[in-house]
Order: sequence, then C-alpha cells, then structure tokens
Amino acid sequence: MRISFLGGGNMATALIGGMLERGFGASDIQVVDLQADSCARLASRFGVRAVGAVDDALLDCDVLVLAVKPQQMQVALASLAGRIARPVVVSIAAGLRVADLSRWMGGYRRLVRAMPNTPALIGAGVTGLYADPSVDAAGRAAAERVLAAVGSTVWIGEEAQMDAVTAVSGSGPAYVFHFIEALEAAGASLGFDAATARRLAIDTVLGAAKLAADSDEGPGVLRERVTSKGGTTEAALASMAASGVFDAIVRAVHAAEVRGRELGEQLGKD
Ligand SMILES: NC(=O)C1=CN([C@@H]2O[C@H](COP(=O)(O)OP(=O)(O)OC[C@H]3O[C@@H](n4cnc5c(N)ncnc54)[C@H](OP(=O)(O)O)[C@@H]3O)[C@@H](O)[C@H]2O)C=CC1
Ligand SMILES: O=C(O)[C@@H]1CCC=N1
Repeated sequence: MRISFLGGGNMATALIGGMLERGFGASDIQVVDLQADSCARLASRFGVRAVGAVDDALLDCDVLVLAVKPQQMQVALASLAGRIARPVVVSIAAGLRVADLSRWMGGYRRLVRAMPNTPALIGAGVTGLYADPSVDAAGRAAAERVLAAVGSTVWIGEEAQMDAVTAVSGSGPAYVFHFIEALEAAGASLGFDAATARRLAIDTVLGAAKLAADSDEGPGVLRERVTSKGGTTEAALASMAASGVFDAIVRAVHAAEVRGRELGEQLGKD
C-alpha cells in the first residue's frame, strides 16, 4: 500500500514514525511540504521521499493523508482538484467537514475523516474515523489500516461527533502533558531537583494509565483505592474539589469541541 502525506508537520511526523515502526516501508511513503527544512528532516530521519510541490508520483497512491492546518486546507486542495481518481483521501484536520473538503477538491468524495493523536509516534495513538457514506468497504479498510498501524481505532457513526473526538483524544495528550507539567512543578517546589521531579511525575502518569488500561475496575474505583481515610490523597483531592478541577477539565474539553465546530463553520463558508 502506497501512502502520501500532504503536509509534513507535527502530526504527519508522528504518523510516519509510528507507521515505519509498525512495518510500513519507507519506499511506500511520500510527503509534500512547503518547507524545505521539513522535507530535509523527514527524508533524513525516515528515509521517505519528501518534495516541495505536489507531483504525479505523490498522487499515485492508495491513501492520501491531508495533514495541513485547517486554515491551510482550501489552498492546499486547490492543487489537487481534478488530479486524483484512485486514492482514499483521509483528512486529519480538526473541524473541516467532508462536504467542504469534497467541494474544495472539485467534488471528489472518496473521503474519510480521521482524528489521531501524537502518541501515534510510539504506536500508542487512538484515532476516531468517519467515512463519507459513498466510501466502500475497501476504502474504509485502507484508511483504517494506516491509522491502526499507530494505535487503536474507533469508527464514529455521525460526522458531527468528530469534533468531540478531537476535543477528547485529539487534543487530549496536551491536557495530560499539562498535568505532568504541574505535577513536576509541584515536585520541584517541594525541593526535588528537576530530573527527579520529572521522573516522579512521568512515571506516576505512565503507571496510573497502564493500571487503568489493564484493570477491570473503572478509574473512580482505582482512585478510591489510593485514597486512605484521613490520609494525604484525601487532602489533595479535597483541595482539587475546592478549586473546581474536575469541572474545569470538563469545561476545557467542551471549549475544544466548540472550537472544532467553529473552525468547520468558519472555514467551510469559503
Ligand atoms: N498536532 C496534533 O496533535 C494533531 C493535529 N491534527 C491535525 O493535523 C493537521 C496538521 O497539524 P500539525 O501537524 O500540528 O500542523 P503543522 O503546522 O505542524 O504541519 C502542517 C505542515 O503542512 C505544511 N503546509 C501548509 N500548506 C501546505 C501545502 N499547500 N502543501 C504542502 N504542505 C503544506 C506546513 O507548512 P508551513 O509551516 O509553511 O505552514 C506545515 O509544515 C491539522 O489539520 C490538525 O488539525 C490532528 C490530530 C492531532
Ligand atoms: O489543536 C488542534 O487544533 C489540533 C487538533 C487536535 C490536536 N491538535
């Protein structure tokens, strides 16, 4: 299977790195990016073909991943209109709807929306997928094969819910990294050197996530098992509750979902 990427930034890098780790061949992957330094970086790091402009070789692929920023998509797609007939086109852009992507591609409808996340780089991503109803089973399977190489996949029945996937798991790693930053800063403020504070914070999140993934119990039960009556965790959780941490996180995820919808609505007007 030949896979091409339109845009070679953060997310394309994570996907390509993960795909190569999972047995995809570098000679089957191509990238186009406007930045010469991005092309040089991708070519030297991964051994893939990376070019500065769309050409016929790039478009001769089974799956074409659209990995430019939402604001760059319409202009980027103008260079494809009328030039593709075969590939399943997989857009990973936040917010942008199939109907608008299709219009910008001159009516091409073999389109799948995917929302991966950056842990794809180490094969630990999770991706929500939505296919235009006109995409056949082979097209869906080809799109899923690319994303399944870098983590788990979930098909979403309604396109409108892709903004919720974006808010929960697409942006989600940033929330977790932010929590790690805070835990690390707390450790440093309690007197640990930077390396020790970071090790304690990262290994705690890693271990807790693994335990949650492996356990038959939900995270609420696991939290209660840490929380001894009258103990230290209880003091910390009471402080978090007083600061409204839980509700603040829910509000933050809702803000991300709203922003995804806004992007789709604003950019889809053109
Ligand atoms: N980062 C993340 O965690 C996730 C991102 N996404 C989605 O992935 C997409 C890419 O995000 P991200 O990788 O972070 O963005 P980046 O800005 O890192 O990457 C986009 C790259 O595409 C280049 N580019 C812009 N226009 C064109 C064009 N016409 N032809 C070729 N290359 C072009 C950009 O160049 P230049 O720098 O010059 O603009 C840039 O190098 C977005 O739509 C985002 O919504 C989805 C899931 C997670
Ligand atoms: O912040 C963004 O808009 C993109 C989409 C999900 C993660 N990053």
